[in-house]
Amino acid sequence: MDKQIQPVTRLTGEVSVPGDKSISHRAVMFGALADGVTRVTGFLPGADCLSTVDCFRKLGVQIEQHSPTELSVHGVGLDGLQEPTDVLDVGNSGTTARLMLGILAGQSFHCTVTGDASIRKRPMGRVAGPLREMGARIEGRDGGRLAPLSVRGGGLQAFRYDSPVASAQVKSGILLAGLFAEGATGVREPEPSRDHTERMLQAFGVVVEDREGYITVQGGSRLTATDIEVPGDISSAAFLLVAAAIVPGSDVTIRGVGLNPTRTGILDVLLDMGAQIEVVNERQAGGEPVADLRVRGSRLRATTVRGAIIPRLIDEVPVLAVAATQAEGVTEIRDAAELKVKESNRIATTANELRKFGAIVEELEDGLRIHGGAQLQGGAVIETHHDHRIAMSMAVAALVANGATTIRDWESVDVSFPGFAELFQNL
Ligand SMILES: O=C(O)C1=C[C@@H](OP(=O)(O)O)[C@@H](O)[C@H](O)C1
Ligand SMILES: C=C(OP(=O)(O)O)C(=O)O
Repeated sequence: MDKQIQPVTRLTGEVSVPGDKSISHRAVMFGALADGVTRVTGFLPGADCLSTVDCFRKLGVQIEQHSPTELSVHGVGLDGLQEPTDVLDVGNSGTTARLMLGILAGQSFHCTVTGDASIRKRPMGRVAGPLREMGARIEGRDGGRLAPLSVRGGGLQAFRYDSPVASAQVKSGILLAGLFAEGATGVREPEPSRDHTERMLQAFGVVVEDREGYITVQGGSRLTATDIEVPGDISSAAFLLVAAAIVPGSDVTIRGVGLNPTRTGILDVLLDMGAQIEVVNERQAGGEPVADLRVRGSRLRATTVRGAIIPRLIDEVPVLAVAATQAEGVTEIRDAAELKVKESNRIATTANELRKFGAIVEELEDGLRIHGGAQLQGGAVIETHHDHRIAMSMAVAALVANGATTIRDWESVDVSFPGFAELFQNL
């Protein structure tokens, strides 16, 4: 479906963003493995999280959906999952694929995991490799690196893994397998990635320790059901933060945004660029810090983003690049080669699609160089490559173009942000 986006004069009002995608996935998965019933509120009813619900139902878990955002997950305990009678289809969701592979590695039954065309190109060897070293049998295309993957797990040995990438999906997949292994399993990463797994496992009563820099869980640790209140997704709020910052005269308040420090790189960078953002009403929800964010239209200046901050804003790079087109000076984003293995190659797609607006963007081996201060041109026809974050980032760019923009395959926004267009309309 094509979507036409018109430029706006300003954005004003108060909104909430949908629930955090990373936390919603984990609430379903950990709830499934727990003893007892886990009640989830603020769940993200995006396509990715619904794929997780679907896969765990196929694994024999009863999941009641009381409303789009409220679930009851009837946990089956650590040894209660059942062999699925059909393929487990993760759709577009890398998080579902990699975390679930960790759980499946601990099951002595057979199953097959697949997904859409994008998932079937994304690297699964980064989690399948270490899981094999723990004892799981995992086979698939390209020497077992690409889905569809066939898994027969069980009989796992504990493991200490030095991950070459800062990836919460790899870390989580291995720690989840570690729950089924004999002994203590630990993961060390080059830079800290998002820590929702560690926080939520602890909320479910599992001891998670840092042992000599390895985040470690003990095999056989049981999960006890708990209620999870999912905060608003800062990765979704990022589109509003950038939109309100670059549209002059805007004044937008976003309520209930999760501010886990492993996720707030986008705030740090926007503040550094001169954005006017106030953090108010700070509180805790579901073991995660939450606050309201008030953002006003501001003059932005260029910046350099590299190093340890990258995992803290990895999904926000495309929309950060949009902000950089409106900033004074040249912005450089480096150390972000991971972007090449997301739903699309986000270095290439961000550069190519922003150029259609007339922006000057250089594609680098590990990032982007964006020349700011450009008046974006209307009339662009954007290819999203079925990547939700590219669709929404280009929609934000379209707000400051000097004419209408067409965005192809708009439906991909439902992967992480159902209601995106309506929410912007209200502002
Ligand atoms: O663990 C998670 O929930 C996620 C981790 C990140 O991926 P990587 O682990 O591949 O960096 C992120 O890009 C993704 O949107 C969600
Ligand atoms: C990379 C993303 O998700 P996933 O890896 O779960 O597909 C994303 O949402 O930007």
